[in-house]
Amino acid sequence: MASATAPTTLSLLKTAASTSSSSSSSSTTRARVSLLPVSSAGLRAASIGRLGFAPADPLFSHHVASKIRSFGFGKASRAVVSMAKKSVGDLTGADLKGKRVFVRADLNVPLDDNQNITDDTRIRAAIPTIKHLIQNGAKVILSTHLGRPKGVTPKFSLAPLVPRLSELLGIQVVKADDSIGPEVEKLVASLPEGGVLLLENVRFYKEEEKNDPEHAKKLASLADLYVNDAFGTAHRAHASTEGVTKFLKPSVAGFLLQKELDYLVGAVSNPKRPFAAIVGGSKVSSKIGVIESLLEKVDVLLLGGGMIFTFYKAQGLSVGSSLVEEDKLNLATSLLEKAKAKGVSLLLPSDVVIADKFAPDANSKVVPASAIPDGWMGLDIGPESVKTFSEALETTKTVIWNGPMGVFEFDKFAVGTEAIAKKLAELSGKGVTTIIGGGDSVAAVEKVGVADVMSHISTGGGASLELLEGKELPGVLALDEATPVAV
Ligand SMILES: Nc1ncnc2c1ncn2[C@@H]1O[C@H](COP(=O)(O)OP(=O)(O)OP(=O)(O)O)[C@@H](O)[C@H]1O
Ligand SMILES: O=C(O)[C@H](O)COP(=O)(O)O
Repeated sequence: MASATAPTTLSLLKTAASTSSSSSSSSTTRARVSLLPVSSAGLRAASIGRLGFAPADPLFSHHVASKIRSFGFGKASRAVVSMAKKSVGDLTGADLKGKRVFVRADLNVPLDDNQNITDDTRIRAAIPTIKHLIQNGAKVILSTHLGRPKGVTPKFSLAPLVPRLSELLGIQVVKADDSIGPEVEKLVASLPEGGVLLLENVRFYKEEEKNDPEHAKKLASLADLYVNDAFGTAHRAHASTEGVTKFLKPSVAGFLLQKELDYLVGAVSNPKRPFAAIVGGSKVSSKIGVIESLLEKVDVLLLGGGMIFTFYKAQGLSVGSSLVEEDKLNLATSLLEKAKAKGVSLLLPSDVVIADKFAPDANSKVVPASAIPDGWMGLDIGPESVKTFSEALETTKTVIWNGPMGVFEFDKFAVGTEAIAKKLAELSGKGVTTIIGGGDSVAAVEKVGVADVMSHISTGGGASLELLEGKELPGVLALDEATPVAV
């Protein structure tokens, strides 16, 4: 019964992609973007060339920051302008020289048992904003969390970050042993123009995550103005990401934060078409919001990872002992129906790599998606699916990827994920905008060694997911709006 059902299931899922609205949507956007005020030079450079927008594109960064509330293009351009966020690039040298600037970054990097940084991506990503500030004579008070400490925890001290930060900035960064209090105040007072003081882990105080207003006031009292560049933590309303903005004016976005918004909101809301999304990962329940949101925008949706078995089961296929969320079967069916109704070409893998146990040394074989025997579990997409997915991506102009295609941590089941990473690298080389949504997909892309060729690799896991779901990020909403320009 299962094998007889498979072709029907798959052909049902391959509904024709509708791209008819694409040209009108992009021309509308160009007209609208040209109404917006000129903004930060750094972001202009980031947008041009990589996203390949039209001549008015230098203005895009302002625009997309505003889209955080209004995912989609239904609102009047005047409203769009009024919600744009102010950028650090909008501040002049006079605004910065000699000023104490509180910079919230996300330097939550992985450390090994010897406290060595194993991936410095987030530190490198924070450098442009800090350099811009020190080059303009500001005194930078740098703040971040590391891990999820409960109170003061030596293994979560920021001391291991100082050498790499100093090396990348070309100056000796001073570290405080606390994030508030008289000792910190003394260090701030002795900070020279162009100097950087790294505060100790902000999460050593429970008041940070509680967004305690008194605590936020203490942090804010250290500085004259605020820059939020912590995209990875922008989905948290904490004292150093949200609370401080009530006490520091101006409160503006850093270059990294805006670049993330440019891609994850801008390129996704206003994509060059055809626009494809690849969604994987373990469970459909953790990606419902993303899938539903993307179904409103994409022409092609490719699903992989553990979540596909819930879709298969919902279609009456046997899935062996693969991961299935029994309580999400109806949801899977309704997502498939929604895709069909919207004319989105939704593809599920036609073959899978199955294993006799969840282990790196499991026995494995490739079977049609409709023929998973009892006692076996699907841990990767199969070669036929890789081919079909690659073909479906061939003509796209924008691709966003969130979540691995299989258990990529085990080499034997990393083939599908790595093949997709390589395909995206190839497309990127041909000018396709490729956006990797954070977390495990980024790890997979890095493992294959193709991170550098992608258009954008997000530094935020949870934050990028929430943004793709169309949620508001409190760390962004709290920032000052750009000066509106009459339209
Ligand atoms: N077929 C599968 N069966 C079980 N687990 C799977 C399967 N395919 C992928 N996974 C697991 O899913 C996990 C990632 O799922 P998760 O939903 O957390 O994605 P994610 O971390 O949100 O992805 P990203 O961070 O890229 O957005 C990986 O650890 C991977 O091993
Ligand atoms: O690693 C992350 O996703 C960010 O640094 C946020 O960390 P959190 O999930 O502990 O808030």
